Amino acid sequence: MRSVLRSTALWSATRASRALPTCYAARPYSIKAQAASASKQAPLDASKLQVTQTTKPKTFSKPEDLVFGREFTDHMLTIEWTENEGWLEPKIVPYQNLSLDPATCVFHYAFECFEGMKAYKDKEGSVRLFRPDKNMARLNKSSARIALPTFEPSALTELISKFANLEKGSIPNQRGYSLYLRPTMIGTQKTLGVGPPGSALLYVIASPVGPYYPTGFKAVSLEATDYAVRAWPGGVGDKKLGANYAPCIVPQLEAAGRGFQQNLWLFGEEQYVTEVGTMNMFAAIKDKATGQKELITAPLDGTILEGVTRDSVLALARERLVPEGWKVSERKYTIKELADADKEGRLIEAFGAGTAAIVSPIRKISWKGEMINCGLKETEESGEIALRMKTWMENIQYGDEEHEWSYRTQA
Ligand SMILES: Cc1ncc(COP(=O)(O)O)c(C=O)c1O
Repeated sequence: MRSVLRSTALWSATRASRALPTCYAARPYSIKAQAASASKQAPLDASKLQVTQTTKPKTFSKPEDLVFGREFTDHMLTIEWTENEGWLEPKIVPYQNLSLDPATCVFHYAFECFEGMKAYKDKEGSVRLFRPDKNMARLNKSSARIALPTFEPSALTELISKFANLEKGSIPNQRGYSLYLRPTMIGTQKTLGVGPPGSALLYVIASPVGPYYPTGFKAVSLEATDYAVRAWPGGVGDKKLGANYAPCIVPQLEAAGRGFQQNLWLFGEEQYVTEVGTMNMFAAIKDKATGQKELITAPLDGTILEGVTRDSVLALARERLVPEGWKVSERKYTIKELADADKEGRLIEAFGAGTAAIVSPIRKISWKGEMINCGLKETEESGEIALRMKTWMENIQYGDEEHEWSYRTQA
C-alpha cells in the first residue's frame, strides 16, 4: 500500500517527519508529545504584538437590534505558524478577508477548530473575560487532536485581552451585552495530500452581542434524536472542531420542522442523555425512594463537549446548592429516567448550559411520540435553579461579584 507520504510528493522531508503513522487512529493521543516535537520552534510571544488600527471605523446597529454573530468589530487578531519557524509575530489588523489557495487543506480535510468566549464590560468600564484559561486549554486540546500547533495559553489570553480592550467601544454599556470572541485555528498548507499541515493561522474575530433572551427567559422545547449520533467513545465529540457541527444541522432542521427549537442528542441502546445542540444539559430530579434532590449532568466520557458553563454550573452548585441539601452528580442518565421522573412528579426542572445563553430552561422533550414535561407550569419560563445560576454567573461575569473566574483585561 502506498504510504500517506508517498502519495503526497510535494511534501518536504521535514513535513514527512510529521506524517501520520498508519496506526495513528488507534494510538492514545498525547498533547505533550506534540508540544515536545514543537520545542525548537518559536513560542507564541505576546510581547511581539504589532497593531495596525483601522482608518475606517464601523458603526454598529443599536444595541437592541444586534443579531448574534452578524456584525464584526473593526479589527482581528492574527498569528501565523509555520512548521520551520513556529509562531510568527502576532498582529492586530483591520478586519479583512483571508486570501487562501483553493487547495488549502482546511477546505478539504477540515483542519479547523475554534472557541466561543465572551468579554464583558463591568460598572467601571473595564473589560473582563470569563475563565479564559478554560477556553485556551480546550483550544489546545482541539488543535492538538487535528495535528494543528499548540500554544502557550497565557500568551494567547494576553493577546485576546489586548484585542478585546481595543474593541471596548463596541461593547454596549448594559448588563446582558458582551463581545463574543471567536478564536479560530485553521491549517493553511496548500496541499491535497492528507497529512499534518505545515502551516496554520490562528485568528480571533469579535462580534458585539445582546442578551440571548432580551425580554427574559423563554423556555425551549427539544426533540430527542435517536436516529443519528453526534459523538461516540473514542471519537472527537469532546473537541471543538468545526467538523463536529455541520453534520448536526440536518437533525436540527428536522426537529425544527416538527416545531422544536433544539434537538437533544441521545447515545447508545440505553439512550443516554448527552447534550443539546450547542449546550450541555442539566436535569434536577427527586429520588424515588428518598426524595433526595439531585442536579445531574452527563459525565465527561469523551462524547460531550467539556463546556466552560457546565463546569461553572457544577462548581457553583457544589458550593451553593449542596449546603441546601442538593446532591450534584456527573453521571450517565437515560431519557427513560427523565420520562419516569416526569410521570412520577419527580422531574423538578431541566436546562441547557452554554456561553451564548448561560442557561436555557427546557419546557418539554419529545421522545418516541411521548412528551416529557420538565417541571415548568404553563405560565413559567424558568425553574428556580436555572434562574439562580444565571444570576450567579452574570454577577461574576460583569464583575458585580469579585471572583477568581473573572479576568480583568489589560490594554
Ligand atoms: C456542542 C456544544 N456543547 C456544549 C457547549 C457549551 O460550552 P461552553 O459552556 O464552553 O460554551 C457548546 C458551546 O460552544 C457546544 O458547541
